[in-house]
This record gives sequence, structure tokens and C-alpha cells, in this order.
Amino acid sequence: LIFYLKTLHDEKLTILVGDSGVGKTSLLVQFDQGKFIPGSFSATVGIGFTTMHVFVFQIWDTAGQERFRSVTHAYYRDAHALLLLYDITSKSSFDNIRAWLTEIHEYAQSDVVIMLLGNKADMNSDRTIRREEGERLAREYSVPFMETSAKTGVNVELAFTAVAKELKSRAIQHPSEPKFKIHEYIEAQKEKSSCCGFF
Ligand SMILES: Nc1nc2c(ncn2[C@@H]2O[C@H](COP(=O)(O)OP(=O)(O)OP(=O)(O)O)[C@@H](O)[C@H]2O)c(=O)[nH]1
Repeated sequence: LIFYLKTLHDEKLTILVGDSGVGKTSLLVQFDQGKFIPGSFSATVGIGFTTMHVFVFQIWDTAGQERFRSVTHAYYRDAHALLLLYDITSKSSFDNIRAWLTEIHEYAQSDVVIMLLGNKADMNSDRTIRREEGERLAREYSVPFMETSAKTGVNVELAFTAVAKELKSRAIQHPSEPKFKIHEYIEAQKEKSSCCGFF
């Protein structure tokens, strides 16, 4: 799933990757429209996203399906950010994260912003991957991590905002300004909202 995350100055190519069915399109719809539309978006191509505040989306293909892999590889090279999703109720989608990361390291720019997201956090009773497992994997690869739910919207805005802020800070970094630290930003935001069901 490929789209542009528009920052203050220019559009940054951002890609949502992960196995089929982990909720890439649903997450984007929740972020863009603030709602959950149940059911699978098998025809991701052609979904039109509205322009909302600073973000512009352009969907070109459906990732997570073998036949689109070669297309996706080509876009990795130009990607500024990658949101890497697994489904907390699907062990295989979690196990495949390592393969996705191998692919990302092979094809993407070395300074690409990567964030790991454990989606479907609302489905706690069907959970097969503990939050700590996600945290451990993220630490191993030094990438920020959070659990999200495209259904309830939990952490969705935070995930996209953190990436947008990181991209923006890289684009217009002044030497005199303190560097934006994505990990610290996420932890601070999580703490602020710990009262309200953040995971
Ligand atoms: N309960 C729950 N269901 C979700 C969530 N996110 C997605 N789903 C459901 O999971 C299924 C797959 O969601 P999609 O958004 O189509 O997944 P995708 O990753 O875009 O799939 P592909 O386009 O095939 O790669 C749909 O039935 C969604 O309604 C979530 O956070 N919670």
C-alpha cells in the first residue's frame, strides 16, 4: 500500500507493508476518515482518499500479495518511510516481519524511517502475539513500535503523526535545533494518553 505523507515542505513517499489481511488499508482509512469500514479491501487499487489536513494519499497498488511484490520492490527505493504491520492475532504475520525487514534492508534506502505496528489491538481475546514480543522485535531492529487498532482508532493518529514529524524534521533540520527523537516522542505521547486506552 503506497501513499504520500505530506509534510510541510514536500510529499514523502510512505509505504504500508505487511502480510495480506493485517489491516493496512483499514489503518489508512481510519487515519484518513476517522472510521472503520469492516470487510476486506481486496481491491485496494482505486480507493480514493480525501485530502485531510497535511496528508495526501495516492494509492497505487495492493501490497502483501505475491503478484505485486515486484512493483513494491521498485517503490521501496524511493520510500521515505515504511509502516510495517502485523496482526496481533496472526502468528504467521508476526513471523513474516523478519522477512519483510530483510526485504526492506535489501531494497530501501538505508535512512528510511521504519515503524513496526501490531494491528488489531482491539482483538485482545484472540491475541497470539504478546505486546512484549512486538517490543522485543522492534528493539532488536532499533525501530519504534506500538500496537494499533484500525477498528477503535487507538494509536492510529500517533503512528502517522510520529512518522510525519520525523520526516519533517529530517527535511528541515536546522543545526541549532535539537534533533527530533521519534522514540521519545512516542513514549511521551503514550504516557500523556495512558489514561485513555493506549496500548
Ligand atoms: N478487529 C479488527 N479488524 C481489523 C482491523 N484492521 C483490519 N481489520 C479487518 O481485517 C481484514 C483485513 O483488513 P484490510 O485493511 O483489508 O487488510 P490489508 O492489510 O489492507 O490487506 P491486503 O490489501 O490484502 O494486503 C478486514 O476484514 C478488516 O475489517 C483492526 O484493527 N481490528
